[in-house]
This record gives sequence, C-alpha cells and structure tokens, in this order.
Amino acid sequence: MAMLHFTTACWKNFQGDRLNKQLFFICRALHKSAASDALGISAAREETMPESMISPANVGEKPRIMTLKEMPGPSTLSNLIEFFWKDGFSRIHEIQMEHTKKFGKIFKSRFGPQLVVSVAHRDLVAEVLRAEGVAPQRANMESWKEYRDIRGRSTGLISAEGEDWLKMRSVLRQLIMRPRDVAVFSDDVNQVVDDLIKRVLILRSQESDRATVLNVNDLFFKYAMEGVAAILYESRLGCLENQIPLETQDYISALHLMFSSFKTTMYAGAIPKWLRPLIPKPWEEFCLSWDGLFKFSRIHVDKRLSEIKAQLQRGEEVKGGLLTHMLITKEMSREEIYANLTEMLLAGVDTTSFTLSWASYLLARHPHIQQQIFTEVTKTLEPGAVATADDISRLPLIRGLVKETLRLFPVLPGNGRITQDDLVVGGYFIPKGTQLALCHYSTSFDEENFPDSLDFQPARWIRKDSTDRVDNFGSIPFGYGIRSCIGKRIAELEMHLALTRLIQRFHIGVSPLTPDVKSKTHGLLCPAGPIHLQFIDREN
Ligand code: HEM
Repeated sequence: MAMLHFTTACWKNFQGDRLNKQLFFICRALHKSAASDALGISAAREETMPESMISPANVGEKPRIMTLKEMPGPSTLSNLIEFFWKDGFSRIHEIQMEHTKKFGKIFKSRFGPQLVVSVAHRDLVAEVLRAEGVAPQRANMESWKEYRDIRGRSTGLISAEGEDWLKMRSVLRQLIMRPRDVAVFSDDVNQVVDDLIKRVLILRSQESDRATVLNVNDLFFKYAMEGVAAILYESRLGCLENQIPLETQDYISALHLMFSSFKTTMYAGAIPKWLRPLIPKPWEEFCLSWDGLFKFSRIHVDKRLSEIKAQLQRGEEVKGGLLTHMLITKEMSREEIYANLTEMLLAGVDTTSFTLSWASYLLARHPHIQQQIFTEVTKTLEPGAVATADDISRLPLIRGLVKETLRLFPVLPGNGRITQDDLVVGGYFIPKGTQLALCHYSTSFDEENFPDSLDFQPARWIRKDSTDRVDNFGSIPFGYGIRSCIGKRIAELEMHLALTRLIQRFHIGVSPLTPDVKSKTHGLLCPAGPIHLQFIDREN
C-alpha cells in the first residue's frame, strides 16, 4: 500500500470534524454532459452583440464579427427527429461527424428554447480552452444539485462550481495530478493486475477452446473498479474474486442502474419538476442510483476513519494513502470527502474499462502492431519483470497505444463548457452563458490533425525529439487546462500497467465469436456489442 505517514499531531484537527450533513453524490454528469452538450440541454441567448464589437473592427479590413443568428446548423425539427425518432442518443458521435461535415468548424443546434454551439476544429477548441477563467463551468448541473439539496449532501469536483470547486480542486490537484504523485500507487495497482491475470486464466479455462474470454469489458470493468478503489479507498473490493462481496455487488447494481437507465435519467434533468408526478420514473431512478453510489462511498470512508481512530487511540503511527491523507489533513470536510470519492469512483470505472476493452480489441485486430509493442516491452524489461510507473517512460509504444485508442474511441466524444464571458470564436460572437460542445470525436478524425486518421497507429504519438509535439488539440481525451480530468494520471497508470502485463503474458487474438465491433454512445462512447477475445500464452 502506498504510504503517507501521520502522527497524533494531526489528530486534534481531525477529531473536531463532525458529520453535520448527510452524504452526497456524483459522476457520470460529465460523462453525461457529453450527451447534454450534443443535445443543447442548457439554454443560451441568440442575442445581438455589444456595439463595441460591431465597430470599428467590423467596418475596416478585419473580417466582420458575425452573430449567432448567422451561424449555420441543423434545424430544431431535424434535431428532434434525429434524436427522438431515429435514436440519435446512441449515435451522438456519428451525428457530431455528420454535422461537422455539413456545417463546418462551428455550428449551432437548437432544441426549442435551448441552444448549443458546437466547436469542431482543433484551433477553435484551443481558443476556447485557452481563454478559460479560473473556474470554468462544464454544463448545467441543476438536476445533480437538486438531488444533493434534497439529500443534504455536498458537491464533489464534477458537480461543484465556482469557489467550492476551486477549493476542492486545489486540494486534489496537489495529490494526484502529476505522474510522480501517482507513481507511489504502482505496487497497489500491480497487485490488482495480478488478480486481473488470474481472472483471465480462470475465465478462459471455462471456455471450450481454453483461450477465449467472453465480453472482456466485464473483466475490465471489474479491474478498473478494483484498481481505482485501491487508490481512492485504500481497500480492496473483491471485484475480481469468484464471489464478489455483497456491498460491492450493491454498488455495481447502482452503477448499472445509472448506466442502463441512461436515457431516463437524462430526462430526469430535462423533465420540468411539475411533470414529475405524471412521469415519476426518471427522477426516481436517478435518485435511487445515486443513493446507492453514495452509500458505498460512505461505507468505505467511514471504515477507514474508524481504523484511523483506533490506531491513534492505541498511540500508533498512522500510515496510509490518499483517503488517509484527506481524512487527517481536514483540508476538505467529511461531506466533501464523501462527495469527491463518490464522484471520482464513478468517473473512473467505465472510462478506464472501455478504453482497456478498445485497446485490447485493437491489438487483437492488428497483430503486427501488437508484435511491435511486445518487442518494445521485451527489449525494455527483463524477462518476467513487473513494470512500474518508472518503466512506462521507457515504453513509448505502450503510451502511444493508450493515446491512439483514446483518439479512435474517445470515451467522452464531446465535452462541454458554459461560457463565462462574451467571446468571439471562429468569427462569431458568443454571448456569456452559452453552452458550448467541444467536438472531440470529429477533431480526432480530422485528417489535418491526424493523417490516415482511420488507421490505428500507436507510433504516431512517438516524439522524434524533445521539440517535437505530437499531441494537439485535435485529441484531448482527458480535456485540457484547469478543469481537465483530475484522474488522468490514475487512469493512465492503471491502463499502462495492465496493458504491459497482458502483452508480456499473452498474445491477444480476435475470437471467431466477435464480429466487427462498432461504437455507440450511451453516455460514454462504448462498444455496441460484446468483445470476445482470445488470450493465448506466449512462449517464454
Ligand atoms: C480513460 C479514462 C478517463 C478519461 C478518458 C477521462 C476523461 C475525462 C474528461 C474528458 C473530463 C472532462 C475534462 C474537461 O472538462 O476538460 C474528465 C473529468 C473528470 N474526471 Fe476523468 N477520465 C478518465 C478517468 C478518470 C478517473 C480514473 C478518475 C478518478 C480517479 C476521473 C475523474 C474525473 C473527475 C473527478 C473529473 C472532473 C474534474 C473537474 O471538474 O474538476 N476520470 N475526465
């Protein structure tokens, strides 16, 4: 276990902390906000621009700044038909591409009174993100906030805004944002990778060919949950065991409810309150799934808290990781800790597991690339060596594999921002308070950014020298800037260590049971069908 050391000196502070509110909740909102962005869930005004912007710049040689009214985009009717009639919810990424082709770098979509401006070019995405203020806002989180208010819970990093967000972000940023902060978790994650490998052996032994693992996403879901919880809660959940403990199963059910009722829970925020008595299901399911997620966090946080108290009462030195640090330093209230761990766990499971599923699928479909990566791994690591975070810098193709997977299958195909100031983007005046959708999916396939963009080429991410910058705003799967993914380094650690070990140990092949797997949007971009893969022992 990665250890931080605490003494009784911290305890005085710690004891004063009382549980004065109930728990709180979180997560896929950001992951959901991708959908709401595409839908234009929050309203914006198509107002005229201030006079100062009209002249003199507009009358001289500079290009005229245009208004939102002049911006192209699909009609409200065609959007409604696309989404509600033709199940556009599961094709949000494709619709993003189609609209980009048809309307260009920047376009608007409207749903009744609600408007969203889509930004679909790398340079414009950069313009928006570089102009951000100190506390950017991603999307309208009213339904999330309402749930917390009803239950008396706090906000976490995903759902908080303004000062509250800034305060929590500055605490967490210091703990997990840099690669060296998370490198200390290598051993914890590697223990989970051990269990992943054992699970592969068990699962494939149950199939007639003794090679196939059915529906690898189920396996990676359990790995991702176990891995992120080992870091966040400093405890093992038993996800990769034959018999999953009951409380972990309850959490998984709550997560599945959130996921399976994605559409209904999306409507939970969209349906006006006065209609809830007539259509109660979406809001009820929304609250029920969050109740389950919060309950789980509270159990694990309180468990660790009791252990710490007992240790301190015995006069022992307290050693621990992230949670111990948060509980002892009291930089956040207990409610905020509950909230943040709930949000981070939720944000950290499907995202990582889908990416691992796609990465394995791509390796299986491209055996020659898999061989190149295997060669890099065997040349870099001693036979049988277990890679740690420090080794990953010497495995550029493993890093390229994750980047390329996220380019082809960005888990969040779009991200959102609500503008906090009036802006000019792509020659258009965008008033403060407008919902922007940053179209990461379409920029990922823009040939200008990535030549032969449909091809799987992990090597495209390798830098020729230190001045060569391969990454650009065309593919920013973790976002960019002050509001970017706080779990990026944790996710990378989990994925790098798991993929390195899988490649060392197995040749991953496509099962004849697996057809060409397409992606669909279901909150996140996920495989539209199960991925079955073969894990064949490599000869030593
Ligand atoms: C492949 C894995 C992952 C991907 C692709 C991903 C992607 C993202 C993206 C695109 C955002 C929004 C960034 C922005 O608005 O600019 C985000 C935010 C966030 N992610 Fe992740 N994520 C991943 C894994 C994780 C993990 C493992 C955790 C937790 C340990 C996590 C926790 C969060 C949180 C808390 C936020 C909100 C940050 C804030 O608003 O300050 N994510 N993620």
